[in-house]
Amino acid sequence: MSRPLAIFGGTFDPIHLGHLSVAWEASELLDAEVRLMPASVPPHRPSPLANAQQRVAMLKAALQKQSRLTLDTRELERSGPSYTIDTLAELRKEEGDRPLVLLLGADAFAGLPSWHRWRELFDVAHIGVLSRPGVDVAWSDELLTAIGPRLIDDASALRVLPTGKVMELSVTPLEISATRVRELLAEGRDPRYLLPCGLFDDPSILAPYRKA
Ligand SMILES: Nc1ncnc2c1ncn2[C@@H]1O[C@H](COP(=O)(O)OP(=O)(O)OP(=O)(O)O)[C@@H](O)[C@H]1O
Ligand SMILES: O=C(O)c1ccc[n+]([C@@H]2O[C@H](COP(=O)([O-])O)[C@@H](O)[C@H]2O)c1
Repeated sequence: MSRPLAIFGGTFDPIHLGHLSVAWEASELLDAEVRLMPASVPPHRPSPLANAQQRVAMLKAALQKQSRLTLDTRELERSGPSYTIDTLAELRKEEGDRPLVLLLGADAFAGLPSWHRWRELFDVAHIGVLSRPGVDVAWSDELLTAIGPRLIDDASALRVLPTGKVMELSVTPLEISATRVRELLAEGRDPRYLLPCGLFDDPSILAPYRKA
């Protein structure tokens, strides 16, 4: 039995306290190493306002002074869209039989049937679904049928098996989104307590979101 590796991918445009809090709690609930993985070209949304280098700078600033959450920039080093199946297949080769857990907010999970080769995700990883308030999270029949036999409510299975299970992780709900943070910054406001304090150490770090 080995400690699971959990991957929390996102655009992180910018990283906010909602991301950090749910990733931290997932790490505790699963006793897992959690890697935050910024997407290079997100497959299903417009390009981020901050470029890859700026988003990495924000992630590094956010992840200071702790070691439970780490940064994995592999998707930024690949060209083309950041398909999760490709990333997880690569990690599976590196990690052997170690349990892998793909962490997704409930909204991202609801969109899973539109993902590239989505049914193959269950062959390479478990999925941990993180509660997220304030988003429309109806799960389609197609998704429910696919996950029905995979749903578990005890995290110990995620440590014994390498792949294939789905578990809802009950994390503290925080209604924070990067969209809201971008709106506030564009209005010239200061969303100081929605963002990790490390983002305020360097005044230029939030420049991509402020109006000139
Ligand atoms: N407050 C939150 N609670 C739980 N999960 C979250 C929260 N914010 C983001 N997530 C999850 O984090 C992952 C990456 O999300 P992303 O970087 O797109 O942030 P976002 O806040 O949803 O951004 P945007 O508002 O730009 O869409 C997704 O799985 C998303 O569901
Ligand atoms: O692989 C796909 O087809 C796919 C489609 C949509 C999103 N994703 C991944 O899901 C994660 C969250 O995406 P987002 O857009 O909510 O930031 C991020 O790692 C994306 O690369 C992946």
